[in-house]
Amino acid sequence: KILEELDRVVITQTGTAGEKEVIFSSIEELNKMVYLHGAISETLRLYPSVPYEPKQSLKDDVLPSGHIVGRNTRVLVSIYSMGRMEDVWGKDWMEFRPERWVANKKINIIHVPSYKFAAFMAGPRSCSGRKIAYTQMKTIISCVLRKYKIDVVGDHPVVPLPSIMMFMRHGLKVRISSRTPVSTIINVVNSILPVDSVE
Ligand code: HEM
Repeated sequence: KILEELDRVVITQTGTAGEKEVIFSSIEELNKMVYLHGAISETLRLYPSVPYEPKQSLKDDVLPSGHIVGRNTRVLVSIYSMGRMEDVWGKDWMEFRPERWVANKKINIIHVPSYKFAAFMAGPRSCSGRKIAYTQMKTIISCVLRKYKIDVVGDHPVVPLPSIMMFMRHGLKVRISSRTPVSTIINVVNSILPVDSVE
């Protein structure tokens, strides 16, 4: 679906070996990548890069829930758990569904308040690099996915490693293959090099 969206929205250049290369000419093109935006947000909902975050009260306070927080008390906000609560995301919270972020016939991104989607935290000290982060992620994912197919190795255990940053306990084993058919590459190389020098 990301590749379909790329083909619809972004100029793609075909290289000498028949490989497709993405060329972004403006930020508006990136903004039109709403399904990709949904896929990134959905990933960050289930696997937030910052899984929990401590906050400390300067003075006595009462949370909206009625809980009393004394002065200098540390409250640990579990961003990871918030992304997985049925009360917050509904019965299908376990499903990876980029569509939950997209509205109006695949045109608009649904605005989700940061107090619900807390991967970048909320309030005046929330992440000031949020927009840059989306721009970088969208650009890199588009360029990589357009050129390469990435398959997670079947039996590889993908387990989060609890830490202030979200890591994978065993890394992520993947198989990477070119989207350009090998025969096309060989034909191009053949036309450049003498045939007997090509394996
Ligand atoms: C997926 C990528 C990113 C995630 C999930 C993320 C998440 C966060 C979180 C959770 C905080 C803590 C906010 C708080 O304590 O309330 C934060 C702070 C911050 N982030 Fe990011 N961030 C990302 C990328 C970036 C990038 C690319 C930049 C810079 C270009 C950036 C710059 C900052 C800065 C400057 C702060 C401190 C803001 C402040 O204390 O006022 N972040 N980020």
